Order: sequence, then structure tokens, then C-alpha cells
Amino acid sequence: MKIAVVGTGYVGLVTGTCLSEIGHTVTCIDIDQKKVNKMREGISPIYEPGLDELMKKNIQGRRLFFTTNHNEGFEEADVIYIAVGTPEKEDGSANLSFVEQVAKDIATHVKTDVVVVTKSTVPVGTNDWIKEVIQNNLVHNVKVDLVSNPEFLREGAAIYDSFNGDRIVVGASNESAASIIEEINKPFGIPVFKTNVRSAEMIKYAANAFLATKISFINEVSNICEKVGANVEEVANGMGQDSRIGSQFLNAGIGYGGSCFPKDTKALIQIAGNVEYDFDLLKGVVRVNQKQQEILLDKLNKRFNSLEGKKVAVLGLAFKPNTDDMREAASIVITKHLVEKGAHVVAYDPVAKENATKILDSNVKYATNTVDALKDADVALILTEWNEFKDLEIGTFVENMKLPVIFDGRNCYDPKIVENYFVEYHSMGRPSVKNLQLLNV
Ligand SMILES: NC(=O)C1=CN([C@@H]2O[C@H](COP(=O)(O)OP(=O)(O)OC[C@H]3O[C@@H](n4cnc5c(N)ncnc54)[C@H](O)[C@@H]3O)[C@@H](O)[C@H]2O)C=CC1
Ligand SMILES: O=C(O)[C@H]1O[C@H](OP(=O)(O)OP(=O)(O)OC[C@H]2O[C@@H](n3ccc(=O)[nH]c3=O)[C@H](O)[C@@H]2O)[C@H](O)[C@@H](O)[C@@H]1O
Repeated sequence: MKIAVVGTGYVGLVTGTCLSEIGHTVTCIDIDQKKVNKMREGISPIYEPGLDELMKKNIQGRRLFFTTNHNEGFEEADVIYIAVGTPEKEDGSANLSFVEQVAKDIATHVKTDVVVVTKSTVPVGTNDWIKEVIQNNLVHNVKVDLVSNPEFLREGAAIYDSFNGDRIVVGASNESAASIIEEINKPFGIPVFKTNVRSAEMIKYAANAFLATKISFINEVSNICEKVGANVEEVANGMGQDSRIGSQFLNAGIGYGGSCFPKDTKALIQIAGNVEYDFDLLKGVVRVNQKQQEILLDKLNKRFNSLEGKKVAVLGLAFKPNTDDMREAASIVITKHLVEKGAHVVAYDPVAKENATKILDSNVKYATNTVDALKDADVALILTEWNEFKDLEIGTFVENMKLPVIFDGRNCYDPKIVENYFVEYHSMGRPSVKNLQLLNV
């Protein structure tokens, strides 16, 4: 099958590459010439384990191409995937201007019948609107079918998810269009769930909102655990063993970030609001998430009378491990607060530094490794649970810091192991270890 993918963010690039890996001929189109030049050489503009190798392999196999030229990309395409961004607008609703532009580009350039597949996360009803935009702007007399095919990949595990997803959702009003998309995806060997377009659009938002709800729920439980002397990890373990609940997405911490949960929860609240429904539960989920970062900062502020002039080592900046994505990362709010309080912030992240420098306060300094960040620090904050930090000997904090006080926003260490060291260790929803008090410091 000849496929064009428009937009090469996470979703477009991973989708295009994986579709080429299963034998289709794919042309990825992006308006960003610099990005396209890079991708043509098999270099991914995003950090995603395994992606470069897969790109290079399929570029060499002449199944994967990159261009800025819509004409070239759409030429003879049987199917066009829309994978441009749908970022959050000021009021929380989804900005559909990129999608609209692509719809107009499709209308202008397609010369043969085509199936248009929406991968981007779009509000319910958007696919009908896209179809209208295309129909109203069509230059040639061709038939265009629309299919909603929302994406469920996770950053950092995107390739794995593409080949091992739980289901592929295909929403269509036309069975033959749905069958084409089912056929394209057959080599992945993943069950296909066929439904109508509006239900498919809703499944995406509902799935993300539900996962976000699980996180906020466990975070609230975690806050209570701290007050009643329970351990949230044990609680999550005990809850998760009930197969009706499931063990995933019950890691308490400093809340969810990234390019999707924050924007998609707010967009669903808007979608509900548009039909005069108050999605009260989801509003609470969003509020709780914002509170989680404040909770870590409150603990820190209570521990130190003042942060003025204190060296704070920040370990981890990306919104989660195995990505360099800084969108809505907890580190943004937390480092801003630290700088405002006069702290001397030295941060280290294995891969997100380049993106972080574009977003974080210019007073944040960057170390090239964990030990440099920790050197003579008064306190360490762990904001992303990279394996590199999880595997760290607790002794490294003791040996390098001025005072080994650790605030772990991601529960990287087992308090029972930490107990063996002269450190002060605060995590989320678990009892603190305060061995420094034995030393009277
Ligand atoms: N990031 C993720 O892990 C996931 C994202 N999604 C959804 O997928 C969509 C895309 O998200 P990301 O991949 O993060 O996007 P992104 O915002 O990182 O990248 C979008 C790309 O589209 C390009 N673009 C914009 N207008 C264009 C046009 N007219 N023609 C060609 N290219 C154009 C931009 O230059 C950019 O490279 C969003 O709706 C998002 O909610 C869904 C699942 C996972
Ligand atoms: O729509 C999307 O874009 C994607 O959003 C999420 O994927 P992603 O944002 O890449 O990352 P997740 O692994 O879901 O983590 C999101 C955030 O939740 C946090 N999280 C996750 C799990 C958990 O138990 N606790 C927790 O705080 C992570 O630290 C991270 O900040 C979904 O998991 C994907 O299925 C979906 O396709």
C-alpha cells in the first residue's frame, strides 16, 4: 500500500516508520525543512529508543521517504494519515488549525480516490468537520473517505507499543474504508476494534482521561498514606492484584505530565462543557495533578527555613524516563519555584538538556552527570525515574553532597535499603527516613 503521513512529531514519525517496517511504502511529509533533512539521513529529531535504527533500515530498503512537498507526498497515495499536533488552546480546548491546514492541503493536492486517516487526537465530531473542509476545497473530482484511527503509543516505548498494542481502534462510517485500514495494519497482528467515527474519537479521550484518573487517584491515596503512616507502594500493590483494578498506572509521585494527559483531560472537560455537561470528576483529576508538585515543594520548604543560596541538585527533567520530551514536565514548575526562592539549581537529565534549556529559567545550570550535579549540594530532588538514578548507590548521595537530604518525587528507592545510610530521605506516600537526625545535623 502507498501511504502518506502528514506531520512527523512522535506519532507521525513512529507510525510512518513502523508502517514501512511492515512492508508499506511510506512518505512522511513535514513543513519543517530542517527536520526533514535530518530524517532523510535516518536521524530522528526526537529521542526514542530503537527509532533511528528502524528509520535507517527502511530508508535503505526504499520503503520510507521524507519530504516537505505535499504534491510529492500525496502523489498516488492510497491512504493519507493526519498526524499533526492538536495542542491546547488558552481555554483548554484543542487547537485544530494544523489539522485544518492539512485538510486544505489534501483537498488541493489529491488527484485520485483516497482514504484519509486521522491519527491526531481530535475532539468528537472533528472527523466529520475534516471531511467537510476537504469536500469544500477539493480541486479534483475524487472520492475521499475519512477514518478515525487514534494512537495509543507511549513515548519512550513507542516502537514496542506499535508492535504490541492491546488494540487498534478503527472508526469509520464506511465499511470498505475501515477494511482498508484493517488490512494495512494486519501484519502488526494486533486485534482491531471497529466502531463508528464518533465513538473512536471518544475512546481516545476517555482512555487517556481514565489513565490520568488512576494516577490522580493514587496520588490522593498517597497523600493520605503519608498522614496515616501507610505506604502507598504497598497499597498500590495490594490494590493492583485485583484484576478488575490492574497494577498499571498506580505509581504515586509528582503527577502526570507530557504532551497528552494534561491537554487531553482539559480538552475532554471542554468537549463535555460544549454539550452542557459538567465533567466534575475529571476537573478534580486535573486539580489533584497540579497539587502534587506543590506538595513536594511544601515538604521542601518546611524542611529548610530558606532555600536562598542553597545548592539544589535536580535529577531528571523530562516528563518521564526514556524521552527528551519536556512538554508539561513537572520540572518546569518545580525549577521555577526553586529559582524564585533564590536556590542555586544544578540539573542533570540523561537526554533532555537540549530541550530543557529552551524552556527552563536561564538561572538553571546543567551538570553533565549525576555526581557533578550532587557535588556539595544541600539537597537533591528526583523528578524523573530514569534507571540511571534508580540504579544509583545511595552512598553516592552521602559521598558527594554537603548534606545528603533527598526528596524523591518518583519513589526510586526502597526505604528499607535507604535506612542503612546516614541520609534524610523523603518520598511520596511512604514513611520518611531521617537518619541524619542521629548525627544531629
Ligand atoms: N506524543 C505522543 O506520544 C502522542 C500524541 N498523540 C496525538 O498525536 C498528535 C500529534 O502529536 P505529536 O506527534 O506529539 O506532534 P508534534 O506537535 O510533536 O508534531 C507535529 C508535527 O507536524 C508538523 N506539521 C504541522 N503542520 C503541518 C502541515 N500542514 N503539514 C505537514 N506537517 C505539519 C510539525 O512541523 C511537527 O513536526 C496530537 O494530536 C497528539 O495528541 C497521540 C498519541 C501519542
Ligand atoms: O495520547 C498520548 O499521547 C499517549 O499518552 C500516554 O503516553 P505518554 O504521555 O507518552 O506517557 P505515560 O507513560 O502514559 O506517562 C504519562 C505521565 O504520567 C506519569 N505517570 C504514569 C504512570 C503512573 O503510574 N504514574 C505517573 O505519574 C508519567 O510520569 C508521565 O508524566 C498514554 O499512556 C498513551 O497510551 C497515549 O497514546
